Amino acid sequence: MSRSPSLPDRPTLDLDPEMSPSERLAALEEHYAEVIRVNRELKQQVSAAKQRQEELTEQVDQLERQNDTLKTSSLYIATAEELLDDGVIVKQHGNNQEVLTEVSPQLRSEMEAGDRVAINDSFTVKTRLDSEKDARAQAMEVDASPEVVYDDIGGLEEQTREVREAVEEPLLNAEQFREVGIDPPSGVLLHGPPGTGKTMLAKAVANETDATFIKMAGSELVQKFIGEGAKLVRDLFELAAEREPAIIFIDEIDAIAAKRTESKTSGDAEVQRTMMQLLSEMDGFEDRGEIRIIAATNRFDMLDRAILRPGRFDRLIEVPEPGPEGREQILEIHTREMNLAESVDLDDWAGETAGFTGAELASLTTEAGMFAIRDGRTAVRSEDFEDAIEKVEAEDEDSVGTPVAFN
Ligand SMILES: Nc1ncnc2c1ncn2[C@@H]1O[C@H](COP(=O)(O)OP(=O)(O)OP(=O)(O)O)[C@@H](O)[C@H]1O
Repeated sequence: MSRSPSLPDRPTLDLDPEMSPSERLAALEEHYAEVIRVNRELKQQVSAAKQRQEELTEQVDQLERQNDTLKTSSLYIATAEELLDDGVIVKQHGNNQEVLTEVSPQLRSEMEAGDRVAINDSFTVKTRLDSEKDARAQAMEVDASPEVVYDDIGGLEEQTREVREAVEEPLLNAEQFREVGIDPPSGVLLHGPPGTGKTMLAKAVANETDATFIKMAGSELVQKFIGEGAKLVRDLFELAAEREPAIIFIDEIDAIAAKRTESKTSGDAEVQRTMMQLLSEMDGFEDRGEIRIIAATNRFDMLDRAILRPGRFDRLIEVPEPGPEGREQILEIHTREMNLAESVDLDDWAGETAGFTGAELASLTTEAGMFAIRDGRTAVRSEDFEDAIEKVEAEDEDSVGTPVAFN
């Protein structure tokens, strides 16, 4: 910073009483001239200071403008497609423009191909979006190899057969479908009460076909990712294409595909856009290769019929509450690893649990085990099942429609 110039000394006038009048006059004239000079000098200093002040004000304004632009300038979302020695190839979302761009060495060392990144107007990668910021990662559950197998599902033989035929066969024997000359169903809709095994069925198919399981919940699209629904649906199909073979599982599809008259939200333009995007993805689906779609709903009656048209979800499979035999099978499955006392007759308990869903039966077996543990035993007895039934029924009354599930 430059130092401010020092002020000139104040002129002083010393008049000697001994001075003659002409000497006094000369002294006064000299003093007057000095005052004028100092005054001029001060004026110059004031005007230099003013000029300096104007320059500084201009600089401050400029910095403020730059700061505002930096703060408000938007970044665009892109995917880093390839990391090269001299930069990164990114593909901007929306317009799909691909560019080779710069990235700082620090950022580059943290990046992998496939990452979502934020780029500025000049395509420079500014930041890598971690999964917390990434709605796509939050909205989708991706499981490269789900562990559920058909043997884990009780009482749904007919439904399992149908799902295998509609989803598994076209994935495993695509050639056969081509030779016969028919299009496999593009989407399968599972409908039935909550907790009856719809998600399990979808996971088991993915397991059996070595497909990636990608789940998205319709309700989350409209409640949690407001404004992003249509884009996330597009992302969902894009991700499936990247990961094929893949099973797309859309749970609670009624949240995005409800009849206008019956849903409070379906009139909402955003929900409509999300559904239109889903329909258009499904319509343009045939050439997409090894991707199958399974959707699930507890509210079949609410669905907009548009999604049930041929070529969309044209295979409807009802997944009902289990009957007595189904309940027994489910109880057997969930007690496979349990230490049951001789006295426990699962056939009896299947009879006692009319109206229980698979999820409630799973919960029942866990609760029975908990009662044994509380009692300091390692074997689960009949009375533990009795106590557990009471507990699960009480919970069911407390939270109608949301049974407790232990996965
Ligand atoms: N048929 C079944 N056989 C064995 N276990 C079952 C069955 N149905 C449900 N379960 C148990 O209940 C849990 C929840 O089931 P699942 O998520 O498949 O139900 P869902 O029909 O998809 O329910 P929702 O509509 O609430 O999503 C499973 O993880 C499993 O433990």
